[in-house]
Amino acid sequence: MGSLLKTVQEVVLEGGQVPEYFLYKDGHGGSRDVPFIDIPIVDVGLLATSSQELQKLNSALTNFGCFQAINHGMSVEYLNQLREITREFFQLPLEEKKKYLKQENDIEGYGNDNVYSDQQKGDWNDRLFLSLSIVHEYSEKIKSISEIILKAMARSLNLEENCFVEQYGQRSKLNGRFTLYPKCPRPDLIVGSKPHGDASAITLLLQDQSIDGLQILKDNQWFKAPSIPEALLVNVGDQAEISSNGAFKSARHKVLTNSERERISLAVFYVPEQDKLVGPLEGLIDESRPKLYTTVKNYVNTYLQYYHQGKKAIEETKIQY
Ligand SMILES: O=C(O)CCC(=O)C(=O)O
Ligand SMILES: [Fe+2]
Repeated sequence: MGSLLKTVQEVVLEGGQVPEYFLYKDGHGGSRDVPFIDIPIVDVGLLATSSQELQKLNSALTNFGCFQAINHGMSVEYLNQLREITREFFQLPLEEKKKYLKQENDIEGYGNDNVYSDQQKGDWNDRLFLSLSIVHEYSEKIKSISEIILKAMARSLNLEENCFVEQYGQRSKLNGRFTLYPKCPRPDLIVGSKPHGDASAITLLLQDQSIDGLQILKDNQWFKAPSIPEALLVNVGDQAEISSNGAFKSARHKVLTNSERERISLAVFYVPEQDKLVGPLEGLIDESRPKLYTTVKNYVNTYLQYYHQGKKAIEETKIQY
């Protein structure tokens, strides 16, 4: 396995032709000309007490695989600071950023994707992928919000509230991914992020407050995901789809590029503890609904290889009857 793609910021600085590996065939960059979708808004502060809010959560995760989380205890000013930190990192001189350059086959650090095959297309973004210990306060808050959400998810399925958190383990991890999508010369041919579902259990995404780009697949159609400045977009990842025995759907999503403006995002992935077995929860398996997924371990590792081939790792875990 292979080398590392040049950062998009370097490609832009050097000017000239965009390297071939970013370019898809005509129209593949995706269409901006799709409608917005009203992703349900869930009040996190009400999840512990309101059965109506719990029902809203359940319905969002069942039908959309995602929801916009509001009233999570973080002010919009605070979220804007995080957006600013993200932007500032990418504005550092290249030499400075290269001190944090990710090593081949590593996932932490500054840089573009690993190359797994010479057919692989590059995504038009640079990422800083690191443990959130650096943004300590944010990680603490996200951890408690994630737990509130995971407990509510369990209760919304009439399960004991700790089912998900216990399956994922005490030492489950939060990984932060700071992404810059630089202005792109050919949005019609170049993709910001390939279509994918996340490998996490759940993901809490802070979107750029002023520019859209994220699209969500629903009923086989792409829709723009609105960016609400004070909201976190929470989506089901593959592992919560597996634990919920398919009750909740891992949201397929992608990011388009833009020729006018750059865009940033900060995704936090809630990832089960290493070596923990993740499989459909007992309470969700019965005669009418058999076990639909195999039990997985360290799912993120296998996932990455599928992702870069444009394949869905979750399909491999499905049990055929
Ligand atoms: O930039 C975004 O809005 C989405 C990023 C994303 O899907 C990811 O990092 O997995
Ligand atoms: Fe994602």
